[in-house]
Amino acid sequence: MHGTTTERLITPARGIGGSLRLPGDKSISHRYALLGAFAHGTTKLTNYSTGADCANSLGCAAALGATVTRGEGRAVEITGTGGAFAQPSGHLDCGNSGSTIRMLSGLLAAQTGIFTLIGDASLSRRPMERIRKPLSQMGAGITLTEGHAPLTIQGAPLTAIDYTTPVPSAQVKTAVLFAGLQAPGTTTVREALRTRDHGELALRAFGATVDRTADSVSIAGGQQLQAIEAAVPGDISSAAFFLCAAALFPGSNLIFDGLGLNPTRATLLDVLTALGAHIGVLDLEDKASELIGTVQVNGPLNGMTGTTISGALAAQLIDELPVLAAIAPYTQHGIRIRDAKELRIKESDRIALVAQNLRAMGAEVEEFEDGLDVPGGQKLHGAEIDSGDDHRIAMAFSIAALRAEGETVIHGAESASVSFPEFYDLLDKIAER
Ligand SMILES: O=C(O)C1=C[C@@H](OP(=O)(O)O)[C@@H](O)[C@H](O)C1
Ligand SMILES: C=C(OP(=O)(O)O)C(=O)O
Repeated sequence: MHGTTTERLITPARGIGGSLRLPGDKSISHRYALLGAFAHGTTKLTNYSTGADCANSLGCAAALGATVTRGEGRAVEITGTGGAFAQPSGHLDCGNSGSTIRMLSGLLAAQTGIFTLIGDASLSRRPMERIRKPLSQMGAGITLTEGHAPLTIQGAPLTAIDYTTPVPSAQVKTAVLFAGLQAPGTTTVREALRTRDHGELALRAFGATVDRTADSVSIAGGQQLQAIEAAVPGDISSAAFFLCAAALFPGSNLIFDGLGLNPTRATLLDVLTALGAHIGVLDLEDKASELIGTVQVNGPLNGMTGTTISGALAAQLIDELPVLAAIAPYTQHGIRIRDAKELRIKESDRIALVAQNLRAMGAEVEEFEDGLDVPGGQKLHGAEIDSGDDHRIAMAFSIAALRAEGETVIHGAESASVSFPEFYDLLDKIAER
């Protein structure tokens, strides 16, 4: 096992039911925090993500001179620096958060000063060349440590670029747009597969003009950002665990209010529908260009069928693939995942850990460089799960455990708090035992 500290015992459930309103989306919270720190005026957010990752973005914002106040519940106020960050007194600690280190680098690329960004052991293994390359092409001085964090940024006057991302990554796209905001001329980012568009929408919410085509996003440099007031939509990637749990039990009934339903993030709803779950979406509203609504899911009466996830779907579902793979043995025909080699360089090697943990539960699974084949019609038993201190692995196997025979122990269970500290409490609430 990895350097695990807490264990959680998950017992099988008889069904899933209830009604939930989840904390704010992690991707949107990061962007609002970072742009709030950069903008003029005081940004007032409600339903900010409760995860440790988004707290790291706020910590960096404060270290860079923004005033950050956490209010009641999930409220956060950020008084921005008006486009000029202060030199921090120490390193900027991004913890476990790839989003923080990569997107913040885009903002820092044009700032006066030298900034060192560090992270935990997992983040320090993840590739940073993907941001060094475009940001140094724009003129920033960036040094990495053998391709990884710690990374040091010497801000410089930037030039606009036209950049095609070599791998689908919303973090890289957003980092280049954040730098482009500070570069005279027009910066364009092109992507072969469309990734989540929260960066573009957040820039617009803060008052910037952002132009889009089907496969590109452009921003003109020199635009000033103005503070916003916004409620962060509930996190659909957190809801994914419970949506999948509901899909496991015929007749389950689970409702989410205030859930983020941005089309670049809601693909799981289509996949679960294709697998046989009944999903209804109600009360759709547009909040700062982000869609929010009520989602009701009922488990399929005859169980889930099976599917293949590849290409654009794999990119859109990147954070949901571990839980989809973990429930795949319970489908009739299995789930095949391809074009997802990015999973190997997340908080852990998610392909390897999913395969290892499915096998520990008695499942047959075939591992590929860019995915997995998980046959359907399998019965799992409880097991010792190695989360690799990766939040999405800990949560994915807590869901698989609900239909296993016997008890499952999740090692490194506390890693869930990276994105979803309430996960185990809410799981207890909705699992009928
Ligand atoms: O832009 C974002 O908010 C994110 C993009 C994805 O990462 P990549 O950009 O590395 O694909 C995703 O896995 C991560 O959880 C959040
Ligand atoms: C990969 C993830 O996040 P990040 O890249 O921000 O660490 C995730 O939340 O699954």
